[in-house]
Formats: sequence, structure tokens, C-alpha cells
Amino acid sequence: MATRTSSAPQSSSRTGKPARSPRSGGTAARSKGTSTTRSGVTSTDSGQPWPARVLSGVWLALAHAVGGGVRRIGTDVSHIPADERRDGAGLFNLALAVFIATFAWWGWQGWFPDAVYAVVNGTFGWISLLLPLMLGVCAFRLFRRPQDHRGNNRVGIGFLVMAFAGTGIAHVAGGLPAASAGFEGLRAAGGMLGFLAASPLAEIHPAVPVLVYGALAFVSLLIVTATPFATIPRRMRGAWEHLMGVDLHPDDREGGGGAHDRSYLEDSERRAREAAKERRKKGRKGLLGRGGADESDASEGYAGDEPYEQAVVDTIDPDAAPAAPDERAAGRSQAEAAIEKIRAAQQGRVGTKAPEGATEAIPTVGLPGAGGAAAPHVPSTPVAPTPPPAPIPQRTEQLQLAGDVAYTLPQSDFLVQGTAPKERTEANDAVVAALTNTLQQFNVDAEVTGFSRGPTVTRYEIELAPGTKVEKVTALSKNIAYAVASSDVRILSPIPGKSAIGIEIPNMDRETVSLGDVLRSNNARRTEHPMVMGVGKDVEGGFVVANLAKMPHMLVAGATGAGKSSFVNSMITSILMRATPDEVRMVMVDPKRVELTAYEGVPHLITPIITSPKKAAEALQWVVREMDARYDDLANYGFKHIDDFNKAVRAGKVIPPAGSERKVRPYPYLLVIVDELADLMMVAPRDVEDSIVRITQLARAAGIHLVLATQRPSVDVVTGLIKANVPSRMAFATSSVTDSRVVLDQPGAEKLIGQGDALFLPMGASKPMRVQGAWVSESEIHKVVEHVKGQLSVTYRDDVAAEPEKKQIDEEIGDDLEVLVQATELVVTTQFGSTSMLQRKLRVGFAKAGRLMDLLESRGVVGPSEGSKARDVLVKPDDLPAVLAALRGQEAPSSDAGTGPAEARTAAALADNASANHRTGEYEESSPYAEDRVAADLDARSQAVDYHDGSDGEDGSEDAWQLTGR
Ligand SMILES: Nc1ncnc2c1ncn2[C@@H]1O[C@H](COP(=O)(O)OP(=O)(O)OP(=O)(O)O)[C@@H](O)[C@H]1O
Repeated sequence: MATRTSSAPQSSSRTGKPARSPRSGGTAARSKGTSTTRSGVTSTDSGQPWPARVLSGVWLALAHAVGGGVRRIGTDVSHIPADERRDGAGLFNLALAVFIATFAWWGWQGWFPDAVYAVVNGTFGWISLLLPLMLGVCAFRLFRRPQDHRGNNRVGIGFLVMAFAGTGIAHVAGGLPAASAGFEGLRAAGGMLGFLAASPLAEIHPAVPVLVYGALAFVSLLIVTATPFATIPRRMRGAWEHLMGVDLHPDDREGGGGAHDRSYLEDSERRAREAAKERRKKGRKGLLGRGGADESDASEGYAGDEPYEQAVVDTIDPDAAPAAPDERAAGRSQAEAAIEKIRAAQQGRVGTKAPEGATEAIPTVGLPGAGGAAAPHVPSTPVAPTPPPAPIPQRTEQLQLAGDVAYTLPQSDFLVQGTAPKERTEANDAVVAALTNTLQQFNVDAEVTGFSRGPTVTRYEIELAPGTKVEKVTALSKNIAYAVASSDVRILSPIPGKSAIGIEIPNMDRETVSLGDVLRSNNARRTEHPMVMGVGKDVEGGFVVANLAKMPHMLVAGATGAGKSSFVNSMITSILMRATPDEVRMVMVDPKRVELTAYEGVPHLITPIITSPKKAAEALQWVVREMDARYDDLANYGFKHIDDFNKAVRAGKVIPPAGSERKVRPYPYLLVIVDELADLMMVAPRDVEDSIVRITQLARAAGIHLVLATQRPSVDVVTGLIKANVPSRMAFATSSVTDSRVVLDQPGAEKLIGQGDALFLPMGASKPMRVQGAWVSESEIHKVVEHVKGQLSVTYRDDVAAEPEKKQIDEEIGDDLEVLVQATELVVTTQFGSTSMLQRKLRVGFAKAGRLMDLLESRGVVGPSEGSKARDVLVKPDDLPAVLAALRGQEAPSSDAGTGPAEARTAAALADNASANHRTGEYEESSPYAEDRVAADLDARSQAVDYHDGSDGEDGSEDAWQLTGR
């Protein structure tokens, strides 16, 4: 097989003009002499005699015609760029295969075929019968997979070894003919090659060549089929299972560890690498001119945003630019330019043209011109490898929704694989040299001892000699920034958990952190909790996942374009990937109207996406009501956390009181996402703040979690009360240190470099962790959403965004007047507004008692629900006759109170009561529920008490986030 030749990549100077590179010999040679033909074979344009040019033209035309046809067989791969095809070589292999077949298989005769046959057959013996097959396979690969040089070379070498081993075996099988037996004897066995290969070994024993060449033939088979040794047992088992239709080791499918898993991962890695290569090719072909690896498979025009979108388009002169073999090379040249900048800065040559050869590999010793300090070769921390897009193991429990609907979670390969992480690049070594130089120039007795490269920034570790002050390094921040030619240098002193100073410097070649990789990482696989989301990658390259249920509420803030919406998208997509609508329901508030529209109609939604700030404020009030309802249940059945309640319900241990028609179901987690808090706070600041404070103070145990995003982290939006109750923070780049303080209570976010670079401060953490947020493209979101919508259609609740209804009492009372009158008497005379009491005393079900309580509230007899507390009774026993009369639609008996109708009085009392409650912070989680507990349904409690084990709910023992290992 011919190998492709290409000219060496050339470097370009900062002006964008091609630089003379000592390695390539300058541009002159390139433009004048060689060119790469479409088939990838290097030829010279000039100086060829015309018959040769005509012949080569005819050959290539034929090759392209045949190659074009072969590429369309089965899966059409005609998209392979013309400059990567190797049709000439493919046609050569094909022609040879056909030619040998004509006489070896079909017996073509004549002086020419006879002569060739004698040579081929004399060399390989009867193994020559297999040559057309081998050549045909090579030709097929060259036509269809020309870019896979390694694969093609491997198959070629494998066939050569196989043919050689085959001749050895054929020689033994042919009776070990001696050379004296003549040419004919050898041709009937393994030919001359077989004779040479086998006869020396056969001297020892005739079985020896069989064993040796048998083993070699087996190895050649492994080479051709790219089968690692480790996978042989599994593949054989797979083949056996396939043949027999059995499943020998079902457990292995659960993605357990062990050798099987490893080899499986190896396989998937290889497949992923090939897929990524293919994607890159497509991307290069120019899909919409956007994309790169992640976007290249963007289907049906769902291009959406790109990661690291730039307003400024690089103005590279296409003619002057070197022909980069692939994007990685493009990345490299970017990094080279960066290194060059650092060198120039160190040498005081900023703005001047670099001397020739400046982009050669940076030595890890001191750079010239700045004192010549020796830069040590510092170790880099290994980064977590990109997990292959292997399917996430099936959930152990059945995903059966209520109503017996089978629900399948989206496949993990809907989310693409990200770029492979790099452990170190030349730019890192250059920065180490620059830092070492700077420390030496300023006589600081410290050294760079290592670095860890994250997707966005690299953190260099500096250790001080005993007696050296930390301030000596921190005071150098400007000089360090100057030396490494970057204004976004962040100094950490110390790195949490280490006696070292950290200097975070942005990478010139950032890596995209794909949400798919984060969700496929071991950390995410370790838990099946439906509220786990992929956050991103930390500075050490470890995957960060977080459990939203443990946060329990989060503030996401940052300037425009810093990456909030992308984060929210990752969060929602994580939930859709991992949770059924029975497990997590969402309320999405998107006043910007465009950010979340992609999710419209997913069955996890409880209400259509809310875009009106006013409706959003009402929706928050609905959430408060929902929370109250959940608390009522928790209190009535004696549970402290919704997880415990749900467990008991699933175990069939929560039984509604006799007479109740209610069917108790587990409560899903409720995730409320507000994608611009500022818009809501402008419309109804008090109501919104009240609802948020109320929800955040209580909702954790009710399984309700808030995520509030804003680009205006000012004190009028993120008020003190909101801040105090939203413990987890995600700060993207802010425009000022003041904003950073509002979000994190400390500076730092103003130094972030935007586009997903964030400081993550989960509840309980003392120091924020720097992460690069996970990225999910719109086409990925589209695939996930389509899948989810295909599983189940959405059922919205119509009461969420609607104004709480003013009840038409009289119509509503209907047949219940008598029992309502009894309830009123009961509540007013005992001055105790408890639903459970009504249930017991009036012998009605929970639903009916709740309805009676609602009626009493709307008639002003009791105050609003206050979670699990008993309601305030607003009517004094003295006023009872008037209230009863009003209920019956009769004239109110005269009252000397002179305060007007009971409703008016109670409405006023109700309003006062509500606002007073909020002002005095009566909704503290510690507020006494004793009264309500007394009134709680004792039967229900005794039924449920066994199941109240307090597990994974509130124990707080498990961290809200995990930082991985590798
Ligand atoms: N995690 C990420 N990885 C890569 N690129 C990102 C990431 N997050 C954001 N970006 C880039 O930054 C751009 C802006 O991000 P995004 O729309 O999320 O910002 P935002 O903070 O929501 O802005 P706004 O408040 O104006 O909506 C994206 O289009 C993308 O190019």
C-alpha cells in the first residue's frame, strides 16, 4: 500500500504572512515544485513528459470513477474530502487483485498470464489463491477509508504476515517437497517462500513449522481484525452467544469493572476516536462553516451557539496560511504563537518580529535574554481521560411510570464526546520557564514544582523555600502577568489543601468540556440520583458533578455572555438524561423568552415555560402552595423529608384515612428554574422575594429546589434575604469585584475569563472551586428533547401560572353547606384550624377536610395555610352566629362589634397576618410544628413510623458535590 506524502506544515509569522521555516525550506520550494495530487500521491507538475501526464490523468480519472462507485456501496461515504482520497492506490490494488484472479481463479492462459502466474505461484504456492482476496480488501479500504492510514497499514502488514505464515503451513501440508523435487513440486505446496520459511524448522520436527506458523497466522488475524489479546475471550463468548442465542454473563452488561470492562472501553475508545476523526473531517468540510468536533454532526440545521464563540473572526490569509493537516495542527499553531508572545515578552521584544526558527520546540531550560535561568522539567498532574461514549449502565430499577407507561431514558450517545484533554503542551513548559525566570529576577526563593492543566486554565504550583514570605510572590502578580503575557492571572494562596501557591493562567488552546463526558464519567455513574447534574471540569481536569437536591438552592450569576444560560441548559439536559417525569418535574421561568424554548413540551414540565414576569411571580406563589400541600402530607403522615415519604408510599405503607378517595403517590422533586431573576424583581419585588424566601427556607424537605440565574448580581436583585437562603453559588465572570462579592461574598469572579469559566461554591464548601462549565450544543439538546417528548406527552397543570382563584363561595358550597356549618362551629369554638381535626371529628376524608378548610379560608374564618402549622382562626366565638348566618345566606344578626361583615374584617386580618409573618421570619425551619404534630393524624403516624429511617434525606452527610478522581 502506498503511503501518503504531504509537505511539512509551515509556520506563519504574527503578521499572517508565511514565514521562511528552516524545517520546510521556505515557501519558494512549496509553490514552485511539488503538489499533492487528489489521490494523495506527490507528483511534480512541471518537467513531466506529456505522455506520462496523459497516462496519469487517465489513471486518476478511472480511479476516481471506481472509487466514487465503491464509496457509494452500503453507507455512502462520498463526503470524504477530495484531498484525502487515495483512489490511485486503491485502483492499483484492485487491478492487481483482478489480474491475479484471472489466472489463479479463472484459468486465463497465454504467454503473459502464464509467465506472471509462474512467478506468483512459484513464490507463494497455492496461497496465491488468497492474494486476490487480500488485495481486494486493501483496495476496498483505500477507497472507503483513505484517511485511516494506521488502519490501512495495519491491514496491509497483517496480510503480509498472514501470507508468509500461510506459505509455511502450505509447505508442510504439501508434504515438505525438497528443492530437488523441482519447481512444480514447490508450486503445489507453499512455493519458494514456503520452502524457505518451513524447511529449516522442519529439520527439527515437521510439527514445529506448523506450530510456529500456525501461531503467526493467528497473530496476523488479530492484526488484521485489530483485536487486542485481552478481548479475545469476550469476543469468543460474544460469538458463541450469538450462535447459540444465549446470554452467558448478563451482569457484565451492567458496566461493572474488570478486564472485560476495560477491553470494552478500549474498543469503545477506538470507535470513539474513529468517530471523532470522522466528525473532524466533516467539520473541516465546512458544515455551515461552524462547529468543530461537537457541532459537525449537527443535524437538521440545529446549529445554535458554538462553544467559545468569538465576535472577532481570525483574519488569516487563506493563501498564506499553512495547510494544516487537521484542527489539532491549527490549535498547535495558535499555541506556538502564544509561546512566541511569551518569549518575546521575556526578551523585551514585544511587538517586534520574532527571529526565524522562534517557533521551534521550546526547550525546558532557561530562555535566552532574561537572565538565562534554567527552567526545571516540572511534573504535570495527569488529567482524567475523556470517557468513551459507551452507554451508561441501565438503571437497576424499572423505569415504569405511574399508569404503567414504560419510559426509556435518552441514550448516552445523544451527547457527543468532547475534545481529548491534554496533560501538558509546549505552552505550559514555556510558562514554567517564564515563571521561573520571574522568580529569579526578583530574587524570590521559590520554585515551580508542578502544574495541573484544566480545560480553561492551568494552575502552576509554586513552593517557597523556608523563610520566604508568601507576599513576595503575591506582590509579583503584575510582573507574572507581564511575563506570561496574560492579563487574567489569578493567584491562590494557598491552593486549598496544599502548602503551595497556585497561579492560574488561561490556556491559549481551551478545551470544550462536553456534558456527555461529564455524565459518562465515573462520578456521575456512581449515583442514580435523578437530580444529579454535570457541572463541568475543575482545574485539575477532574469531572465535577453535583446533586441539586443537596444544594438545595442555587444562585447562578455572571455578566452577559459569561455562560449562565449554557450552564442552565446543561443542568436541564442532565435531568432529562437521567430522570423520568415521575422523578423530577420542572417549572421554567424564562423572561428572556429565547433561552429555554427548546424544552417546551417535555413531559417533565408542570406548566408551559413561563415568559411573563408577572405570571412568574404567580407561579412562585403556586410553588409555595405546593410546598404547603407537601408539608401537610409530611406532617399528617409523620415524615420529615419527602424522600422518606416517597419510600413509604412505594412500599405501600402510606394509607389514606378511611373514607378518603385520595390515591397517595410519591411526590416528584420539583426543580424551579428562573433564568433571569432581575426581570421578576422589577415587576413584583416584594412578592417575588417573599415567595423565594419562603420556598428556600422550607422547601428542601419538600423536595422543591430553586435555581435562580441573573446577569445583574446587584443588591436590589440578589437581596440580603435571598442570599441568606440560597446557599450554593455558581459565579461566572462578573464585570466588577462588587458583583463578585454579591455572588460569592468574596472577590475572584471578576478575574474569570468568561465563556463557561466559573467559580462554584456549593453549600458547605469554604472556598470556591474553579470549573469550566459543561457544554451541550443545541443539536444535542434537540435530540434529547425529541426523545423525551416521544416517550410521554406533557400534561400541564393549569393552576400554576393562573392567579389564585377568588372562590365563588356560594356556588362552591353546593351540597356541603351543612358539613361546612359544622366545620365552622368546630373551628371557631375550639379556635383550632386543623384539617386533621376536621377529618377526625366530622369523619370525612382528607380531601374533603382540605376542601372544607379552603372554604373556611375563603369565608375569612381561618387564615392561610402555614405549612404544617394549624391555621389561625380569625373569627372569635362571639362572631360565630354572624358567620353562620352569612354562610347560610341569611341576614347577619345584629352585632355590637360594629366592625362590619366578618369577611371584611377577616380579610384585613388575613393580609396583616401574612405580611407580619413574612417580616418576622416566622417561617424559619426551626419554627415549632408542635401544635400541628399534636393534631396530626395519629393513625396515619403509627402506620408510617416504621419507615421513617431518615436515610439520604436530610442527614447532610453526603456532600452536595463530588470532585473526582480520574
Ligand atoms: N461551558 C461553555 N463552554 C464553552 N463555551 C461556552 C460555555 N458557556 C458559554 N460559552 C460560550 O459563551 C457564549 C455565551 O454563553 P451564554 O449564552 O450561556 O451566556 P449568558 O451568561 O447566558 O449570557 P446572557 O446573560 O446574555 O444570556 C456561548 O454562546 C458560548 O459560545
